[in-house]
Amino acid sequence: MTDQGAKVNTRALALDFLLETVEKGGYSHVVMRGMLEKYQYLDKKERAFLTRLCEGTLERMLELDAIINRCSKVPVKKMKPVIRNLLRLSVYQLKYMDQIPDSAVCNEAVKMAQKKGFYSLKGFVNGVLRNIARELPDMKFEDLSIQYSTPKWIVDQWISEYGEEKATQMLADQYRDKPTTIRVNLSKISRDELAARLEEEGAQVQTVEEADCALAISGYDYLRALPSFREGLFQVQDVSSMKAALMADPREGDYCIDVCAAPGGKSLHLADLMHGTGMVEARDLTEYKVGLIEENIERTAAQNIRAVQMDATVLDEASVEKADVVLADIPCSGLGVLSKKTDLKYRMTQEQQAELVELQRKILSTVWQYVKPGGTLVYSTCTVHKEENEKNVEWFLENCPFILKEQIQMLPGVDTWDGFFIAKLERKRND
Ligand SMILES: C[S@@+](CC[C@H](N)C(=O)[O-])C[C@H]1O[C@@H](n2cnc3c(N)ncnc32)[C@H](O)[C@@H]1O
Repeated sequence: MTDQGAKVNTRALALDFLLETVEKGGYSHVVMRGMLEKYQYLDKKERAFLTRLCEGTLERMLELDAIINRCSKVPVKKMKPVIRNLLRLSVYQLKYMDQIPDSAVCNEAVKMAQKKGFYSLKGFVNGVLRNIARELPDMKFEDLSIQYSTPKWIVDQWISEYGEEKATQMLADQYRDKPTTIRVNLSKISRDELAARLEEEGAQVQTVEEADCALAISGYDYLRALPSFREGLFQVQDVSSMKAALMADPREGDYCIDVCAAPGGKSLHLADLMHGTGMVEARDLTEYKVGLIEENIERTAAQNIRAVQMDATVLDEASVEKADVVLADIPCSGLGVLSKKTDLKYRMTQEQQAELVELQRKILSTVWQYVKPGGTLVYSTCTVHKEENEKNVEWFLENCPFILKEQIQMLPGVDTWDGFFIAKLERKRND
């Protein structure tokens, strides 16, 4: 029988996904992409089940472990990797997938334990899961870190920076369903025209009031299956992130440098705002990243943008005082977009955050020099961590000849869109 003819066990695939990510350290989006490509022939419903089971189990992992630990004599940490991940994905189904009967979850898990060669642990798996199924309705956890399955250091940092009420809203936001938002390439098509095109192509479309270039879309299968995407009429982008180029507000004919540009979302937005005039130089560190920018330039056929490989920590003498606008949308801890990056919360550490602050300051202290006197520097991150945001701006203003024009911190769950920070700075005319 061919691979395609065989019935694929989606729960077995989900177990493989967890072993690859949680146990072997693979990036969840990479492992998921590989799996969906390999099993392209799964129908839409099976793909949706698989994606939800994998991502749901991963994003709720700390809570699932706490549930298992309450009902098992062997702690999760001491279990064999196959068994602990099998239990995790089974408990996820018991707690979060109401449409699957508890008995089916337990039976499937027992069969899978046996199939994976753990015949002697069948009874253990069955016993633990049946205990959990019984006790789950009354099980409660006070600890926010467990309730929202988010490492304690992040919970503590958010409470200390924003207070418990906002921190709780931010934690809960990870689990809120959000539409995909897109930025209309207004140089090519109006928002109303694109909305009509997308509806013809089978997507559901809603207008986003907050930005006149934004739409929210749902109900489509693949992005690349939409002709309007292939024609470069829009870019997937969160509304918060659209505000960076809007705040930079380039004029026609400006020269803009985006020092950390891949995959090019904000650079293309700058180019669009200049209606094909001027030039955006979209830089990034590696050839691979520059390739991603080039792909997007090609798809949108924008003429006033070029991609260049360059390290933002090294001064480019030729650019000194050449740019009207410099955009520094730099590497950060990403804690404003946890809902989009399932495993980031388990990977990020406070040590890495501190290293990132150093890198951010190194980049800022280099690239400000490209701004012409009177020109604009926009600094942005997709995190909510104050050291990387407001504190960096304070440090910058103490050390570099700029005036702060405007600064916003958007918080996930408190504001409508992704967590994002943007500061607009103007270079003094006489340093
Ligand atoms: C937040 S992402 C940029 C997202 C992009 N602005 C957009 O809107 O599509 C940060 C980027 O910084 C790049 N980067 C990291 N270190 C860099 C360096 N030393 N020089 C230039 N780019 C760097 C990363 O490769 C990554 O693509």
